[in-house]
Amino acid sequence: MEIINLSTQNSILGRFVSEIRDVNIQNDRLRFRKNLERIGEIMSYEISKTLTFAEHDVQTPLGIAPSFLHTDELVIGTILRAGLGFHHGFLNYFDYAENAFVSAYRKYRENHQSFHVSIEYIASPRLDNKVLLLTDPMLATGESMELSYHALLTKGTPRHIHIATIIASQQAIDYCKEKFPDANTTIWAAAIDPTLNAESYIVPGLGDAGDLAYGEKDS
Ligand SMILES: O=P(O)(O)OC[C@H]1O[C@H](OP(=O)(O)OP(=O)(O)O)[C@H](O)[C@@H]1O
Ligand SMILES: O=c1cc[nH]c(=O)[nH]1
Ligand SMILES: [Mg+2]
Repeated sequence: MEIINLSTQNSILGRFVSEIRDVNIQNDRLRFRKNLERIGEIMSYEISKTLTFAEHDVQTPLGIAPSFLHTDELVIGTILRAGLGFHHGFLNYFDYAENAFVSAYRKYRENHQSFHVSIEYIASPRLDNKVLLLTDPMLATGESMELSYHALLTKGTPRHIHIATIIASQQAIDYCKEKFPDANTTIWAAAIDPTLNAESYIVPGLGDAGDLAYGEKDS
């Protein structure tokens, strides 16, 4: 399985990631959501370089221009709710893609130290032989991603899976390596952070992405 950590190269991506982490900036929800979207756009561009392309000549007013267009059928799959802005960024670039949504969230027990991931809703097209971009800004334990993937597999088997995340923990990367098919999975992360705290939040991470984007929810 290929793991691509985009933070190993300096680019404008670093500014957007820094803003969503920064306690002095991240509480501006409009900017936070916009930054998730901008990061989705940059990742789309990076992922697009791995797709299959075919030549397609275009008639301009003055002649024929050879162009190369990707031929893969794409499905952008997103885990509610923190994934919504990120999803929009992917859809801005892959505007012909189909879309899938899974509601997976960490349901905490009384002590707030342990949780189980609850999946209650899935809306997806058929996935057979398509390229699935499975997007979620946070990959902490990796459990939401794994369960969402298994829920999506009821809709068919994709040819390739790109797991796209903004901040992953090293633990989640190791977990996904174990749980996802090795040969046809690629993980893209804008940053890989070293640890999780007792409540399984990524450290240093950014806090709760869903709450920062949409406000706190009643538990
Ligand atoms: O890797 P994991 O340990 O499963 O954690 C990651 C999940 O946590 C966040 O969602 P959350 O459950 O907070 O739901 P929300 O989007 O409604 O805030 C995030 O968007 C991931 O889906
Ligand atoms: O650090 C984390 C872990 C899970 N979900 C988040 O939003 N942040
Ligand atoms: Mg959350």
